[in-house]
Amino acid sequence: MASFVDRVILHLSAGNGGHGVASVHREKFKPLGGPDGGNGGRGGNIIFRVDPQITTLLEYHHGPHRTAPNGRPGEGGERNGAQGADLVLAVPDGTVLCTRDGEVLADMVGAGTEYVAAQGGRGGLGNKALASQRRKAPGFALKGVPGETREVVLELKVLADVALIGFPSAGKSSLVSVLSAARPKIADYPFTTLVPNLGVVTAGGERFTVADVPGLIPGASEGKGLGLRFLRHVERCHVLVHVIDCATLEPGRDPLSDLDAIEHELAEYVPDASLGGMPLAERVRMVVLNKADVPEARELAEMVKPDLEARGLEVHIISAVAHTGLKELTFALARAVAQARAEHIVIEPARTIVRPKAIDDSQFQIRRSETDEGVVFQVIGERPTRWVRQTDFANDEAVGYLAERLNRLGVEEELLKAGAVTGSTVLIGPEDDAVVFDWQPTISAGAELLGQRGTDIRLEDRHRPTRGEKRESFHGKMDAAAAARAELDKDRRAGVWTDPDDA
Ligand SMILES: Nc1nc2c(ncn2[C@@H]2O[C@H](COP(=O)(O)OP(=O)(O)OP(=O)(O)O)[C@@H](O)[C@H]2O)c(=O)[nH]1
Ligand SMILES: [Mg+2]
Repeated sequence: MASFVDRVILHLSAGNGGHGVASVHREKFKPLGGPDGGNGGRGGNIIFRVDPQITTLLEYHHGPHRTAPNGRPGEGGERNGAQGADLVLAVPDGTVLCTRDGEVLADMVGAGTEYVAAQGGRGGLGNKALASQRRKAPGFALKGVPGETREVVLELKVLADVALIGFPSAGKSSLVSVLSAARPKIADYPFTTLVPNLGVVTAGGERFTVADVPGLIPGASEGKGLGLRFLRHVERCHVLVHVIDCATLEPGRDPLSDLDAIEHELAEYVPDASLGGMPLAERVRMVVLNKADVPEARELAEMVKPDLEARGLEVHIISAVAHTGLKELTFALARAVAQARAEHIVIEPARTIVRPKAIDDSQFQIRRSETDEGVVFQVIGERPTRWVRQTDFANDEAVGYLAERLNRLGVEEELLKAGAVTGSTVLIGPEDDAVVFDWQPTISAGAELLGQRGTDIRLEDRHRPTRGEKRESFHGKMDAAAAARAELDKDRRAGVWTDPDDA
């Protein structure tokens, strides 16, 4: 089967932040110029926006990789790098954005609705911005953070007032083409329609849209034929119209059993609850008996009409080809739409969907796990992860700055509490993209209490600490850590320690 453009997986890469720069002001006869390195610019975000002019996801089908521009690096002379421009991706009204696991990220309804799907990386601070009372001339700058990369699934659910449903080749596309100005592909083979065609109809003072949904077959609700993809489209239509082929020569098919078969599929289909979907079985119904230009078909249609009406269904006998019965049908549809609209709130205002932050991003967690290579401590948190990415590990001063930041957040203290010792393996960041450290506590006041720095590991076996000694050593570490923290807190209160990158 050919390509489907109603569901596309997009690979997004937001722009990387530009690197900050370390530079020293130079001027003749002024040797101590001071730091003047500018900040890097933020990388471009990737934003989805509803554009009513767009009706298909075709463009994304042909170009599933989208990248936003990077921020520019900072320069000397306090020049900040330019930000990467945001990349705005236009999507049709009614597009649902989900993860690969089917979790709905955003339901894009209403022109102008926006969703920031991938955030550009922060630009790194230059040494000018990093200068403080304590560190007057930093010889390093922060690196730009890589932009977010993400996979997003786009699903287009048609937002139409009326959905035409029925077996393949029942004449659904033909009907849309005669009711509206839409010119869908019509052919005498099943599954001609792969993507819904939308037509706008004006009748009885009512203007409404009619969607021609691809053909349904028994088992569709379990994914048979082109199955669920098609039922998905029906989800957002208020009035369902059964288009029944009265001229089919296929054995075992007749208008009543066709209707029952389709109804069965509708009943089996579970609408997406997260979208506030109402069961399909509760929608307004109408029946169109088509192909009445064929004499046998008209005869059959006249015969089954009373049966259908006895079920409480409104029935119209038409011919899409000979254009008979269309006027009555159009006005009946207008009435049904008006009624459905009165019952539902259909107009949803444009809005911006703000992605909720995963966890309290000012905090961090420490996870201790036993692996084949020994005990591993993992530091999980937005800030520690970012800080590590911002660090130029080739620059000792930059590494020292990272240690200070981590220390200030209390990472060292928590690592000690969790049982980490000098040389422990510490991971910072998410599992798939973590930086590994051989931990060296930097708390200077506690260094001698930690005891292990500079000792020969071979000597250690000679004396195994008793439980009491261990406890004492632990308390010692805790005291040292607390003392170091108090020191840092004092600094912070004095304004020495405000992290210049804390936005
Ligand atoms: N005689 C007759 N043929 C019709 C009528 N309406 C549609 N057809 C024919 O039926 C065939 C299928 O029509 P389509 O409109 O493509 O059917 P469909 O329901 O959209 O089919 P799928 O897209 O495959 O689900 C075409 O050959 C049409 O010319 C009608 O009123 N009378
Ligand atoms: Mg069709």
